[in-house]
Amino acid sequence: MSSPSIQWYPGHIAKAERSLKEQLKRVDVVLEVRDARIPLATHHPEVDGWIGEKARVLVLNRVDMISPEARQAWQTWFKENGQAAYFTNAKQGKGVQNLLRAAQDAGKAMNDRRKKRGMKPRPVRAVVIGFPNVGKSALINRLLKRKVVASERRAGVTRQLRWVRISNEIELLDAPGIIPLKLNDQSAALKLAICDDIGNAAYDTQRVAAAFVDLLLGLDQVERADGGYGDAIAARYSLTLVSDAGEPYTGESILANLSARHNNDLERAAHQLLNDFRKGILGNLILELPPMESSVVMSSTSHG
Ligand SMILES: Nc1nc2c(ncn2[C@@H]2O[C@H](COP(=O)(O)OP(=O)(O)OP(=O)(O)O)[C@@H](O)[C@H]2O)c(=O)[nH]1
Repeated sequence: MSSPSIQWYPGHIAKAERSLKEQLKRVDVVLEVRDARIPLATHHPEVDGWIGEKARVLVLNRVDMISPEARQAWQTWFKENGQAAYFTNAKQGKGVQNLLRAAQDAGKAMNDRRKKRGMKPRPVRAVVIGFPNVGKSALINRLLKRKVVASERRAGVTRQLRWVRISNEIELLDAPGIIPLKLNDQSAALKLAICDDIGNAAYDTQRVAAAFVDLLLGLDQVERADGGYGDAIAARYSLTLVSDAGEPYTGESILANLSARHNNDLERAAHQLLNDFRKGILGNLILELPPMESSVVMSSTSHG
């Protein structure tokens, strides 16, 4: 089976891009939210240019869906690349206070500049950006729940954009922009589809599910020492990963084997696989490893 083709819709993308750029002009700090299972695929290549010199706080959300070892490996990798990564579980509100502090600290430079010019300090303005479904709204709700104070409409700001004051130090733009999906990288698009972080897109679910299994089996080969990610699939569905003749099965054949439980309905089997992964039922499986020579072994069974 060839790699699945993932398609998304330019009209929708162009609109989201315009709105995002407009929002960025008004903020001091950008909270860039990525999916901890795919921290690289959920980084849009153009976003660095758009953010420019503005302060950025990198958030890796869904930390509950990756193992502590994976978290550590990514934290180290980002640190080595000069970036602090804040891990959050927006669903349960974990890591959110650290994030708030980081956003406030990142905006401090703005008030230092104002002070030098003899201007009064003002609250830091932040915006949350990220791919669809990475947890932006959940994060914003968590930030707001801490201290929901009055919200106001600012003069000169487009009507739909609403500033919400979280504390005396920070205001949040209550209009999270969706990072456009202008991606030429089909392997990143595949991971986005598997994680359901791709929004309004069209793809063949069966091919994506088969490619998902292949991806896991491939990760096993490079990284695993104690069992493997494929084991999570084998254990969950009581399947074997090799044929009676000792040949390793591919994602396609594993999907076909699974479909035998569903009257050979491949589509149903594909949905089950993807949904189980997306709900975390298969365990803490990441789809991307830090791009470096690494001896870190990621656990597929421990829950972080
Ligand atoms: N397990 C887990 N689920 C999360 C986390 N954050 C968000 N979710 C869930 O993921 C789903 C999507 O979260 P949203 O906050 O709506 O994501 P979003 O980025 O605002 O999505 P769009 O509005 O489509 O751009 C919801 O079902 C959330 O409950 C997290 O840290 N862990």
